[in-house]
Amino acid sequence: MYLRLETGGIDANMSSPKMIQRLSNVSKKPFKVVVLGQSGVGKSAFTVRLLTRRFIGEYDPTLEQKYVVRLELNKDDVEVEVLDTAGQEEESLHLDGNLKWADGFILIYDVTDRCSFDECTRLKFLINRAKKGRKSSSSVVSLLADIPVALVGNKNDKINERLVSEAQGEERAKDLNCPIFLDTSVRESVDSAHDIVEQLYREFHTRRSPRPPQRRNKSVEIMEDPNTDDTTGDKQSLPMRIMNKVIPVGLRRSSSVIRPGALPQRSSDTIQTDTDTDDGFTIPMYRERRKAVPYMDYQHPL
Ligand SMILES: Nc1nc2c(ncn2[C@@H]2O[C@H](COP(=O)(O)OP(=O)(O)OP(=O)(O)O)[C@@H](O)[C@H]2O)c(=O)[nH]1
Repeated sequence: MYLRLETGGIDANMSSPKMIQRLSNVSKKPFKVVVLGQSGVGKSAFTVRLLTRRFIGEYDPTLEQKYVVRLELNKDDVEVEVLDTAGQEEESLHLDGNLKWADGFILIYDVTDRCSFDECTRLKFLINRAKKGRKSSSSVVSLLADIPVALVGNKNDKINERLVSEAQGEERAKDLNCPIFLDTSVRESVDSAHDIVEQLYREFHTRRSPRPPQRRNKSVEIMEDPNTDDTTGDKQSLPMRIMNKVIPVGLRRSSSVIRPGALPQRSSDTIQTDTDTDDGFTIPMYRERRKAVPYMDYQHPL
């Protein structure tokens, strides 16, 4: 792609200034972003803003092109690879390959062009379909299926020509399950491209960071005691019925919180239905013959 920049006139195909390098020089693992959208929405303008903080005045028809730039994202010094796509046909988008490659997608539409807005819906559909295809063919895909997608409405400086409102854009982002949305003008805003990529980067890492250990909520079904006389017609309240049936197994018994006397005394009126947990604990359960009794206070270990 030949890009003549409005200010400075950096030719991206020529020897690189500090900000732009050709991919072959890259060695570190970068953050990889694919920019998609209908022709003319401002994908190259967005990409060049990100790379150089400048705006393109004129451009030649774009060929798909990859760039790499070092940026500060979320206070990290990150090498960002950007794929500025060209063409709208499914085959030319190489979504399968790009999905494998990408850490995040940016879908751009032009707020003065409804077609380009609807095109984002189609593109998101293609991304989802490519994800699903990969889901069945690889075990690594639980990660791939989680690639964040940002929706960007561009050219909002053309106030009188606007056909897609910001609210409609936001609504569409929700519908398409895009966690990031921005209504902007790449022409007017120096930082919007950077901000979008930064949010994408943050979202990418949030999705991949190890989740804090979760309270296990595996459930066990307490078998009804055959001695229980349930035919008397005594009604248990609904919460009691639930308590009676399902107990979270991961709750460890903590002697410090078991209040003496909290347990119902074992007598002919109670039935013990102890539950062995899978980590070697036994949770004593007592239940009156006709009425369930909350088993006791337990304290979660965390
Ligand atoms: N008014 C206005 N014009 C913009 C904005 N962003 C891009 N443009 C103009 O829109 C036209 C298309 O921009 P490009 O960046 O080449 O669009 P593209 O999506 O890369 O187009 P293709 O290369 O054909 O896929 C150019 O004339 C840009 O100057 C913007 O925010 N506001």
